[in-house]
Amino acid sequence: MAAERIGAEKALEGLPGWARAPGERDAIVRKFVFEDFNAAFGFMTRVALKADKMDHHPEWSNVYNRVEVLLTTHDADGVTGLDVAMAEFMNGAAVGLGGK
Ligand SMILES: C[C@H](O)[C@H](O)[C@H]1CNC2=NC(N)=NC(=O)C2=N1
Repeated sequence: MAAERIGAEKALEGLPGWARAPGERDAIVRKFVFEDFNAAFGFMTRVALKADKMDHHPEWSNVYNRVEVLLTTHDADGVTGLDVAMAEFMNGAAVGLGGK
């Protein structure tokens, strides 16, 4: 059964660094900045392993030391608890790698 949609506003209540995605899509976004590419890709590697375990995958892009992320639950057509869990994991992983 798909996770229940809670919406971006509710999701953002306890998520430092995250914002509503611009436009009509019910999604949340954050830009992470690291010291260098090594740290950024280390972050992406940790998140990728977590995403595979959760079967919940980010939309993201990387340029050198920056990682831009958009989270939404495609099956629910909006933001769910899975996105909150992933955002919290990303925040923790970023801190561990000196990201901001
Ligand atoms: C079949 C598979 O479980 C689904 O397609 C999963 C995969 N990863 C996913 N990731 C995200 N972000 N949203 C989903 O709805 C989703 N669904």
